[in-house]
Amino acid sequence: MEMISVKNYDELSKKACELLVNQVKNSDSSVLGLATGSTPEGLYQQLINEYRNGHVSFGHVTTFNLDEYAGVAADDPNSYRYYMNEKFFNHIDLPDEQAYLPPGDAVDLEKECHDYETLIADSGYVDLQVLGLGLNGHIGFNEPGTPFDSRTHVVELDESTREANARFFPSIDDVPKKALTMGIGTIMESRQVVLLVSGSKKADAVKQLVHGKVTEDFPASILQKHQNVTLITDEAALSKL
Ligand SMILES: O=P(O)(O)OC[C@H]1O[C@](O)(CO)[C@@H](O)[C@@H]1O
Repeated sequence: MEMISVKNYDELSKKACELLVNQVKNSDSSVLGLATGSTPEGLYQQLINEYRNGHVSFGHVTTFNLDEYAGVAADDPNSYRYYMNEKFFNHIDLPDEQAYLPPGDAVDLEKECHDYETLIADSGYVDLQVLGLGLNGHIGFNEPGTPFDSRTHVVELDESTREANARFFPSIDDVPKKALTMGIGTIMESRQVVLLVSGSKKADAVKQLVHGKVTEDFPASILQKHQNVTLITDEAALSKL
C-alpha cells in the first residue's frame, strides 16, 4: 500500500484529483469507481475546477458508484444519485448514460445487483476506484463480517453506519435500513484503488487498516492484499499511527 500523507483536507482533495486526472488523461476510455460520503466532496470540486479550466474532459469516461440506499428514488435528495448529480455529474461533460449507480428503488433488487456486476464486467472493469473509510472499517456499504469474495449485493446497514449518516437526514428514523453495494470481491477487482481518509475521528480506523490483521471483521483490511492501493491521509487521520 502506497501512503501519501498531506497536511489537510484541501491538499488531500488536490492530491486525489491529480491521480484521477492522470487516469482520465492517459486513457481514452477510463472506468472510474466513485464513492459518496463527506470525504470525496473536495475531490469532486477539484475535478470540476479542472474541467472548467479545460484541463480534463469526462466525455469518454464511464463511472460506477459503489452504493445506493434501498427504497430511495433517484430524485430523492437523500439518494446517492442525487448527491452525485449535485456534487459532480451536473457540472462536467460526463454523458448521463455513462454514469451508473445501483438503482435503489428497483422492484427486484437482487436482479439489479446481478445486472450491475454484468455492466461493470462489460465495461472492462474499474480502472481506478475511489474509496472512503467507515469508522468500523466498511468500504462501500460492506459492513464488518461481509465475505471478502462478496459481489454486488443488498445489505442490512449497521446501526453505527446509520448513526454516522444520520447527519444527512431529518432524523435517524429516516435513514434507510438497507442498501445496495458493490461487494468486496468487486472492489478488489479494480486495477487501482485510491483510499481517502481525513480527520481525527478516523485515526483509529487508519491504524487498524495499516497495522491490523486482515480480517472480515474490518473489511478495509483486505486492501493490504491489493496490488495497487494509494492511501491518502491528512495529518489528523494519521495521528494514532
Ligand atoms: O466520507 P465519510 O462521510 O466519512 O464516509 C465514509 C464512508 O461511509 C459511507 O458514507 C457509507 O456510510 C461510504 O460511502 C463512505 O465511503
